[in-house]
Amino acid sequence: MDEPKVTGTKPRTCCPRKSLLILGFLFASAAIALVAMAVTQNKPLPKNIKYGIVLDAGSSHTNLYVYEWPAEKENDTGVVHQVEVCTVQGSGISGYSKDPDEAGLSLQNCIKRAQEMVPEQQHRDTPVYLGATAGMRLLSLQNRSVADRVLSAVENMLRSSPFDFQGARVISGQEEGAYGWITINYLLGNFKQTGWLDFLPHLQSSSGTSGALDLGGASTQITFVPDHEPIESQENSLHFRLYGKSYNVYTHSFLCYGKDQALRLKLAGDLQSTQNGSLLDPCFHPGYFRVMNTSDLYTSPCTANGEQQLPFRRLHLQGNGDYQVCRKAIQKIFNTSHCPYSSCSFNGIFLPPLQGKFGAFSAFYFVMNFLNLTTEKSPVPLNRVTSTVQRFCSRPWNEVKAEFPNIKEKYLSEYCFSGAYILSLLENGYGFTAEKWQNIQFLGKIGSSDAGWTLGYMLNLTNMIPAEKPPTRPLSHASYVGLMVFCSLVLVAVLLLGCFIFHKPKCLQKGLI
Ligand SMILES: Nc1ncnc2c1ncn2[C@@H]1O[C@H](COP(=O)(O)OP(=O)(O)O)[C@@H](O)[C@H]1O
Ligand SMILES: [Ca+2]
Repeated sequence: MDEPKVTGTKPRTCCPRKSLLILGFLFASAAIALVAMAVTQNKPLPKNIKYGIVLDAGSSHTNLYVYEWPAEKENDTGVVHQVEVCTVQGSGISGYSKDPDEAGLSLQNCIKRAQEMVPEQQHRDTPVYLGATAGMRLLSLQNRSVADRVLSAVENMLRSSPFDFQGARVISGQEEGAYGWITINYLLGNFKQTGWLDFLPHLQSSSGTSGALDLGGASTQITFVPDHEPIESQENSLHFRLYGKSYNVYTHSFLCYGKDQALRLKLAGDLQSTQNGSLLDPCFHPGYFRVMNTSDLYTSPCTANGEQQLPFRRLHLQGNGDYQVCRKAIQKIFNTSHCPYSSCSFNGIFLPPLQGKFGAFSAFYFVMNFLNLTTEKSPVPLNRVTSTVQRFCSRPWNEVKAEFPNIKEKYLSEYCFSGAYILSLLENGYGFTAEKWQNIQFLGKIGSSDAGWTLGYMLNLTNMIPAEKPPTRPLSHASYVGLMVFCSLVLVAVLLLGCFIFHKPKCLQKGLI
């Protein structure tokens, strides 16, 4: 018998296995190509950096700041940062009234430093600005022509530098307050309105900004956005439109209430009650002794009104480190007897209710930092700050001097007065209660940039802060490409999986493998 023939086709060789391999290979190659393309395309381009220079001609000294930012991101918020600060040796420019040309020469070293920081081919395109603050405001009040001569000396020096000179002027107290407020909010990223909060504005605090407290040697500024309160005096009211949002800002600059002039005001007041020129001063350490010419005390327009024929020419000051008495003596320089508004700070100056968080910088920070009151994460409570200052004031001068041999004697001897003055100004002057005190953060730097008015000044003069929010795409280019690659991969994977499930090659079917 014939054996039954095996009919039908030969069992299929596993050809889909080959196709699968090819498909797999193509898939892997495509995936690698996609990722490689995305990475290559998004590699950061060589940076096109721009620079700007601002000189802060303060009452006590001048600082030169160099800022840099990526050219293509000029209008973004938070992109400009400080790369250098150079402290000019000697006094502030207002201290050169006897020899104005020297004021210009004093800047030379720091200009050289800036030349090293900025690449030579960019010197011509780098703007340089000089803003003078309260020291020059006082000198202008005292002698306008001398102040003009000092300003033209620094102007000539800056014009002869290789940079693009954009002006040297005395800025107003209002500007100083406003630019300090812009600086810290720019650096803290408070003008940034990205993310979901854009669509849920009721979840943001009313202004989303921090107030600014600046303490200099000759003036002090307070600036913040009050909560829906009308700003009752025009000279304290500013309006800004930044990145598409409007801000009604309160600001005031107290000329003569920087810590150096405030000390003069206090001493000039104390002198009225001395007969022989010796003064027991509670704001200096026990054992501290200083001799001053009374005429020096009255050279400033802050104290000129009190000038009188005194029967002595020298003041012999002796410390006794009594914090409570010191606070009482300081209190006398704040006049709280009249207020033509619904509420005032002092000297009849309008102050709306304090609102939100505050960043306190410049001498507010230097003094608090010296007293070790800025190192903790959360603000140190007011009662602890008070007891720290009290304890520090009561320490004998020779003990303090021995503990801090490297700190300039002028600073060291005045930290007791300065600590007490800061507490008087914030607590009694502005009305920071123990509860509100917790909203103050003492700031030296934010990131790499010093907190102060200079950055805000430059951002404003270079038009780097747009009034309206620049139109932006929802995703950055890199995120867009990444997401596109990811979605393409998911789509391909789903397609392959679909093919695989619905057209399962026979060789993979059960029993054929
Ligand atoms: N390390 C420091 N410790 C204490 N005080 C300092 C320190 N550095 C600067 N200061 C003080 O900070 C103040 C800065 O004021 P400044 O900017 O020169 O004046 P203004 O802003 O009033 O024109 C001055 O009183 C200066 O003595
Ligand atoms: Ca200053």
